[in-house]
Amino acid sequence: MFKINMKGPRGKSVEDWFIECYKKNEGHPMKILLGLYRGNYNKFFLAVVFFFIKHSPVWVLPIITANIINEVTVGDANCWRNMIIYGIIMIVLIALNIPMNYGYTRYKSLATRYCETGLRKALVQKLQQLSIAYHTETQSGRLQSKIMRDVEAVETLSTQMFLSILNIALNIGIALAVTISKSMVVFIFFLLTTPIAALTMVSFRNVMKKRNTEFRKEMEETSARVMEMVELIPVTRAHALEEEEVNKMSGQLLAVAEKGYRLDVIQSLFGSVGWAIFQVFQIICLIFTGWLALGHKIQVGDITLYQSYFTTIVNQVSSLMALIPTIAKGVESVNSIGEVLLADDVERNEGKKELEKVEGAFEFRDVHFRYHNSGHDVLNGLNLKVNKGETIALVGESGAGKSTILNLVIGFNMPTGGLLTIDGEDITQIDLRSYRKHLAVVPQTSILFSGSIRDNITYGQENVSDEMLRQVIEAANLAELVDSLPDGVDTAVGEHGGTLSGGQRQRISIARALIRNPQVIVLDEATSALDSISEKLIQEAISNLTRERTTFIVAHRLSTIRDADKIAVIADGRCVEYGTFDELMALKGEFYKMKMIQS
Ligand SMILES: Nc1ncnc2c1ncn2[C@@H]1O[C@H](COP(=O)(O)OP(=O)(O)OP(=O)(O)O)[C@@H](O)[C@H]1O
Repeated sequence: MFKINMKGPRGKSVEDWFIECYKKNEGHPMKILLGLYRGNYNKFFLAVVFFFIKHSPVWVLPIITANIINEVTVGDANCWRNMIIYGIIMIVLIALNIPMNYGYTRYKSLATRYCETGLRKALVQKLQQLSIAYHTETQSGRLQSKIMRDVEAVETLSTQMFLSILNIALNIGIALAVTISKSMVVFIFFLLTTPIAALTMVSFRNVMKKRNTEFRKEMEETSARVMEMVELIPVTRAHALEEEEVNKMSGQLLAVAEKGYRLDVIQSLFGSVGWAIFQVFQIICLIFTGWLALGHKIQVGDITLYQSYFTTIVNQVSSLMALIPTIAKGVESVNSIGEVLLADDVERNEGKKELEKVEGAFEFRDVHFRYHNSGHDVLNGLNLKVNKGETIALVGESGAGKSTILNLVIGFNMPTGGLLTIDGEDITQIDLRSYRKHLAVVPQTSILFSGSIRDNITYGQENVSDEMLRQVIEAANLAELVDSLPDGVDTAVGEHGGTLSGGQRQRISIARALIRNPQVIVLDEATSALDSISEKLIQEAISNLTRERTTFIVAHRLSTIRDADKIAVIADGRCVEYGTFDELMALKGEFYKMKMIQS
């Protein structure tokens, strides 16, 4: 039965414990690995015990076979009785294999799944804490690979470290111990020939590994190309380039086939050569032990015993060597996960002032901001005052710094100079989570997830009544759409809201903001042109949303901000003009010029 305890040691949550373990053992992957399993060593111990019993027929059978042959050849009087006892012993051991295998798998899996889940939980928690700047700079594909592939590699490493190596050591140890107890000469023979046999086999495996890697890389390239091809299908179709795409893919598929063929040939060649070499060593062992038996230095039956143990030892030594790349990969993955768990770019809210209520008055006083990877300030002494409940539209050329201002208002970035206050409080001194409870963001590109319209609108809000939801749907001009759908508000929107139009997605984003009943709204207007009906529906939804709430809106179409209380023209990271629509038009300055160009 699956019952996994996901608590870390010392009463900590597993996520916190894992992050602490990484910090404490930074730079020592093996110590980190040991730390992650703290509290679970007993499971590995039990797994090893079960494994030992499960595997016992492998080393008991050669002893029994040798004994039977010895007794038969010598003509022992108790031969029959002993054979029955040996048979019973073997049957018991074989029968034990099934429960022992269950026990082994159970304890091994409970331990490794604990570590695997704990690492993924720790990564997920950390990703939620890391700053937006971190996420902007880090490719999401890399993070996904850390959560899925690297954690899997750590799981494999754990199994290899804690179980395979123990098992190998145990097998070799038993084979050598039995050999030493029976014949010192054969033991010395093993010591001299095993490394040569194992190394010869490993060197063949290495050549094969190279071909394998070439094939794998070609497969990865193919899968990347297939992904790209599928994503490009609408563009390809629109430009009638289907044939070219098919030809391009055919070339790639042929390259895979060629690499695959070369791998097959090499694999079979080296497989047979490796096998032949191994057999030669076995024959050497057989002749050597046969010669010893002829000289009565060992018994006849012992020949089969040594033969089996020699095979076991050579196989185990070469498995041990084959583990090296897996271990190296696992260690690399422990480090790769550490890059995220040890990252320090997190938002710190602890001990800062919590805001119970937000009125929505903002002031930028000589605010400067510079991205850490940039050589110059993007905001250069911005001064701006926004009163409670006002709508302020930010306009300006592309790259002027409008989105940067919105990110400061959300608290994604902090000023690098000057002061930004919310209701008179310095933004750097407040608990941003408490502030953001009163904030809603409508981004330029609506971000929907695969779920129903209801799920997307009520995201993160509990106990939303149907009545409340209906009001919001109406205010966001979604009622007609929702009523026309077979499942109404419970209709699934597909991945990223793929079954909806751009305008419909935007209105769902607006409804999501409305349902939070926020005091502050940050709205980055979509740049894509919409037809006039869609535009009107959105404008109405926006004015329902922004009524009596402090709103920062980045407007790309100047016609849409006629009703804004104030307009700030941003240029070179400063506010260069400020006033109402009519005031700025009368001024005949930057805003007037922009308006003239757009009209
Ligand atoms: N993460 C970043 N790292 C470094 N520089 C950045 C980053 N984000 C934006 N910038 C730079 O900051 C400047 C202002 O960008 P911002 O996105 O605020 O402009 P914007 O006025 O919103 O432009 P647009 O209207 O095109 O969206 C630009 O020069 C941009 O290249």
